[in-house]
Amino acid sequence: KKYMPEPFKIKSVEPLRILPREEREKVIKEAGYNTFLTKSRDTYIDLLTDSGTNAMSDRQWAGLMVGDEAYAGSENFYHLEETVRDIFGFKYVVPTHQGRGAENLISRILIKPGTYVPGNMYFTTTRTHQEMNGGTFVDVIIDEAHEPDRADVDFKGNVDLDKYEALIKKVGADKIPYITVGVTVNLAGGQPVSMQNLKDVHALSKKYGIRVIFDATRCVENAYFIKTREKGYENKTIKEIVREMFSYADGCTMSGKKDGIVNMGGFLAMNEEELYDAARSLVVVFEGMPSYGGMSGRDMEALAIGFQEAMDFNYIKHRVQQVEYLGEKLMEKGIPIVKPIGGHAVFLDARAFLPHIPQSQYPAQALAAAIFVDSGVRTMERGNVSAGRDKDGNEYFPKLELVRLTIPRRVYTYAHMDYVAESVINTYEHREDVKGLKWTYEPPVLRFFTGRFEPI
Ligand SMILES: CC1=C(O)/C(=C\N=C(/Cc2ccccc2)C(=O)O)C(COP(=O)(O)O)=CN1
Repeated sequence: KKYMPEPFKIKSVEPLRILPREEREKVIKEAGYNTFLTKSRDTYIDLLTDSGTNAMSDRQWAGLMVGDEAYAGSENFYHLEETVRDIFGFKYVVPTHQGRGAENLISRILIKPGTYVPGNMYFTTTRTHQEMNGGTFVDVIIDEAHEPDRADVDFKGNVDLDKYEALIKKVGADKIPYITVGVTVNLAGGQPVSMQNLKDVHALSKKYGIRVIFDATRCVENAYFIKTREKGYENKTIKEIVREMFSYADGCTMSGKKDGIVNMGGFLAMNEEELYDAARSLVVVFEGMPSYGGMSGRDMEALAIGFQEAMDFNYIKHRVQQVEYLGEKLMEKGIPIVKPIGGHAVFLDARAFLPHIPQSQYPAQALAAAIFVDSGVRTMERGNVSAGRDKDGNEYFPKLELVRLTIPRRVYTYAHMDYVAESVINTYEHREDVKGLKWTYEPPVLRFFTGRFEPI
């Protein structure tokens, strides 16, 4: 199988070092077996996240030089605004410092206590903002999304229209301020939503007068999967597909730190004027003027350029195929991963990888720590620890107990992927040596960021 060679050449490098194994063992112990608490300097290949860790292009770096740092009406804001209008088609844009900034605004504006927000699987920060404003998140993703090994399902991110309509009938459309549709669905394994499903969700939502808000964080990857997997889109450009996708939404929250290919930035975009007015006044409280929203002028410029570059088919083909390359190397060795392989990461099925560790002893957390010790490759737990506890303090014990190998955009080469694969395979061959974990410190909120563990 041919994999797209890197459509870029390297102009500057950040030298990396590989600690000796005994050093790595010390590092993970001091970090309480939590990769979030390890240091970048102790990490060889950093697959913790693709958020904000992407490599900007020379044009983006040049864009920093034309940062218009005016407090009001920055030139770069107008460049970002016209770029969002051109690519996504929304009338209004409110910049925010990152995705959470946009989630905070829209949750505070639209979610009232006692309302329900359906969505295709939860995301940690999105659900937290919904719950903090008195809303209840309701998962309406198709059942298959919760099964790790479903290579036969091309669009695992799809909304189950029956689940969605059943919720509407149960609680009433007036109790649903909007449905949030993640394109792609991060915690299902970077799984896309089909154009047909976006169309159907929009139609059903309009039938009941419910807004559709996309979580647009990895929307370019979603467009790539529509182009390569959905009938009728093979000859459309990425830009045409993105534009059509967003024609089925009333607005979106965007973390620019992923498909926007920048290190910091985001926005809230919408078509409704009154939503825009509410966002413009609230943004002043949390992010700053509506024309900079927690971003410097130079960052808005880099974000505008980043989205323009993301529309290039060779860029996104390489990006997704590099993830596929790593996933297929692991599949060849029978290592259990989420299938189909997602757009931004390979997700290890830690439950199948470590069947001797019960979910109450956090197998995904233990596996991420074991891989770090084996190779200095840093990954992220996306399982029982990340799912946290419900209002009654019970753990969710999600069906998906995963370790995410998240590939930053334009940062690593295929040779790095070979090294990562070798480490995962080696850890798999010695998997019975991996021990379960117990808390030594469990934080009350978003416990995965700062929680600490020790082996049982
Ligand atoms: C689908 C989706 C995301 O993936 C996302 C951020 N992802 C992140 C960053 C992250 C956030 C929270 C816990 C662990 C890691 C990722 O590592 O995957 C945000 C928030 O955006 P933000 O980070 O810019 O505030 C909104 N939606």
